[in-house]
Amino acid sequence: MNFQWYPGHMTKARRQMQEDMKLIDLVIELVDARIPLSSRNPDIDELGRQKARLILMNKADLASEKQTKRWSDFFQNKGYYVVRLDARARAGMKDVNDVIMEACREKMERDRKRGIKNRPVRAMVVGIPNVGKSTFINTFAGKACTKTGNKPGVTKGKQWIRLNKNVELLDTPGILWPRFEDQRVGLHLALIGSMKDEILNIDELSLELIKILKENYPGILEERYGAAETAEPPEILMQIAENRNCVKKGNELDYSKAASLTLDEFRSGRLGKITLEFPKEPQ
Ligand SMILES: Nc1nc2c(ncn2[C@@H]2O[C@H](COP(=O)(O)OP(=O)(O)OP(=O)(O)O)[C@@H](O)[C@H]2O)c(=O)[nH]1
Repeated sequence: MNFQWYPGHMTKARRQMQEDMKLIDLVIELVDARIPLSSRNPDIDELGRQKARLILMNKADLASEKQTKRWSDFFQNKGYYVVRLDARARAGMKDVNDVIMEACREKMERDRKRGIKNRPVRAMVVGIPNVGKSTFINTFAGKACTKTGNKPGVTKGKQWIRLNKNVELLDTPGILWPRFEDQRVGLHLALIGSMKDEILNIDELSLELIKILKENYPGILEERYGAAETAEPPEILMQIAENRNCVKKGNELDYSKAASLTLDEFRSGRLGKITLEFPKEPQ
């Protein structure tokens, strides 16, 4: 039997977003620049049709610059406005503002022709849990008007935040759920740390990471861990355990420790700027 597990709170959140969509002109969708496809839910295309669309490639500080550029082109070719971003820094916010104004110009022009003056453009932030929605709203609005945290689901309350005389932002972001049913999506979300590690097999996860690194980022495992990249992932993990002195009592190699270390270093960016997904066009 093939059925979809879709708990009540997700259905409720989706319905809420459907309602909120009626109030807005522009959808600001955050994706994780390291996994631009897995961190999206295609439902948003249905929910946000006929709205101006902006994709913020967030956590770009952790992603490969080359791949972020390729993804930006990919999304732009599909008709989205795109800005790369580190939501914690104020630096990229001017670009966001400029693009919001550009995305809304058409609507303001339409209003003007109809004799409606100075009606602010209304926008809403959407994205999957932990993608940086609250951080973005806080930084962009310039004050702590929504709670942020690194646990999914901390965002509560609802009101409009006036960003400037032209733009208002709904303070409550819309939450979409990723497509768990796709295994690759689950894997990539787990790799970036968007799932509880307790329910994951860390050793397996690190082997998947090593495989992606070996195939797409030649030199990185050798440089950081002194591992021979011609080896298979389990052998590489063993070399990491050896070279990083991951041992248990009795001097036995501790693979789980090496696995956690590798994942931590990837997630924190210490391993470098790494994107896990690539657009289909040639590199
Ligand atoms: N490196 C990096 N970390 C970020 C960035 N934006 C947000 N974060 C971190 O990501 C974590 C999640 O950010 P939140 O703003 O709470 O994410 P959210 O989408 O509101 O999460 P929910 O409330 O679960 O829906 C926090 O630890 C942030 O500090 C970014 O651009 N770069």
